[in-house]
Amino acid sequence: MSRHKNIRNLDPYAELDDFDGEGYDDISESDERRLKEGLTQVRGTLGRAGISATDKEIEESLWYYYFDVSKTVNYILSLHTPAKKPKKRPQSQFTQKDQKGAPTAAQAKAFSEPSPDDIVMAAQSGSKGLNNAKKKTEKPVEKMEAAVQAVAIDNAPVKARKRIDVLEEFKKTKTKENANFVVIGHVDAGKSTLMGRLLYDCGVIDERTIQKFKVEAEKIGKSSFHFAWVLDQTNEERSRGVTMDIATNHFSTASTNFTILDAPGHRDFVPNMIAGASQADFAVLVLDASTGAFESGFQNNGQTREHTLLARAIGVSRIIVAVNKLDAVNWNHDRYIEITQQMGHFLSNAGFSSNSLSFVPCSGLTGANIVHDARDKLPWYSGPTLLQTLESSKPRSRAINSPLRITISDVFRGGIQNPVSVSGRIEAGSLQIADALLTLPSRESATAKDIEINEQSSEWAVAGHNVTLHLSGIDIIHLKPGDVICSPDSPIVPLNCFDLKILSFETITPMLVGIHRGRLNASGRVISLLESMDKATGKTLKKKPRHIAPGMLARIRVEVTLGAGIPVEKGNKLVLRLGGKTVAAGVVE
Ligand SMILES: Nc1nc2c(ncn2[C@@H]2O[C@H](COP(=O)(O)OP(=O)(O)OP(=O)(O)O)[C@@H](O)[C@H]2O)c(=O)[nH]1
Repeated sequence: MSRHKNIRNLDPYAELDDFDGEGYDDISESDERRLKEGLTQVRGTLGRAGISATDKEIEESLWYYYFDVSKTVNYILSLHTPAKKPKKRPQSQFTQKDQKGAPTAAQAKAFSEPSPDDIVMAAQSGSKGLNNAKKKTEKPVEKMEAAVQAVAIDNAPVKARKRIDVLEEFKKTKTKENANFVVIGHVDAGKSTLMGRLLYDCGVIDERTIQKFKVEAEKIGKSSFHFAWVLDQTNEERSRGVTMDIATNHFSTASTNFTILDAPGHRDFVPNMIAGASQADFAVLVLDASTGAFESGFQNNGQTREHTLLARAIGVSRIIVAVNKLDAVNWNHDRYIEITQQMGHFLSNAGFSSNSLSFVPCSGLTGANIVHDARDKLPWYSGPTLLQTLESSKPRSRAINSPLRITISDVFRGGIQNPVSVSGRIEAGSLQIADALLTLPSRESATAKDIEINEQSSEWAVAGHNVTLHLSGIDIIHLKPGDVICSPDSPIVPLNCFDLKILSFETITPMLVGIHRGRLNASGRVISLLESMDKATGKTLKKKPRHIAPGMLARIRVEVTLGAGIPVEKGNKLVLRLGGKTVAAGVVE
């Protein structure tokens, strides 16, 4: 099911498969629940309009529209109503419609986003729902469509633009640094536990919550996972004990606001790790020091290597290596030395300079050397704690003066006031409330109605900030994770075909590939191998080689095979994958 590539991806080509209607075997419990709830709601609404559709039809549409009941109803109505001249999309916001007497408030509510609250409220006030239902049975289908569309676009007046000189404001502010780091490493290295412990010791999570997680974890036989649960938020992640999507958490020190991007270790979820790493200033690589575990993570099919190489290829140049679970080897100094030597060698071969590497011995489970030092356990270590090391890692310089670029990592409805909201990192440029925006590849216009940084409303934001934007003047249907928001004055021109300078991980021939950039996933094809190059000098070794062997530097041409081009531009870093494996990483030329 294509929509779930972010948490389920595996093979990019399998992702293109349509829903097969054979049950929900490969979707998460929560999605399965949303699908069932959506089915009931859509069926109810269609029933009241006298339309019958198959379950499969409804489920496929719900899936496609991210469980959006209104869009699903709209789509199915369009399938089942006789063809008529397409109507102009209503431009006015819902309240204006109401004044004209078309849809009522009850109708708009009936078609709005089925948030968990809506679902609970609908269940709790069944009789109210029935009353509304009766009213709607009498409405013609056209009016229902209008009602659906009226809530699809938020055209509420946006606050007046304040003409803030954002760059000046930014210079004046003595705000803390913002640093994003991605946590990478082999499955079960203890990434989530380590970060849960960090949040707990920094006071972000209170004792009661940890105790609650402890009791709940014990109930399902996963007692040692309580710290990991701070980050692994879905039921499925908890019951499987595996991180699937990127968990984002924040904590602050006196100098820095940190955002943790906890990437999944399991090889099935590498695209999520790519999405995390592409937003990061630096990486924390977690190694399991216990006997045999470090070695298995480091082997060819372990994620220690793959994650590290990917992070490097995506542009992460600083890495903090947390040599974790030292409690499991009795805080053995020799084991620590053995691991740091092997990793140091590997990391410098992978292109990390020695001054951008730090090694920190620790144990996430016991909390040793995370926020508090552990001289009793680690008498042989006199270096900084993990937190001190994080604080001394400066974020990348910001491209504040460049044109605006925000890669969307999530699209959601921020409630009835904010029906279209997105979150993502500002990669370049700046913006302020009421700025005109352009979304790509849909080429739709929108306006920044509100900006939030770390869940606080803000008049402006600059490159490096992770923002939530509430948009107006755009239908949510035009947005998806991986899309780009830019300024209409200097937009990206989506590309169908581009040259990439790559580092190959597998043999490359003219072949199908999945193209990944952050949350962006597209299917493509390597259409020609332009040249292989010398890794040290960058000089051409061979023009038009027949194949490119693993570990080579090369220039290739890639074509997007589905859809209308992807929003990438010169200098963007992309990853190519095939059959669940990363085959190359490279830079658009
Ligand atoms: N002895 C010991 N066990 C640990 C430590 N940290 C984590 N563990 C255990 O290792 C297992 C995996 O921990 P997680 O934190 O879920 O590992 P992860 O790397 O986040 O796993 P994925 O998200 O699935 O990649 C759990 O049983 C933890 O309790 C540690 O410092 N010492």
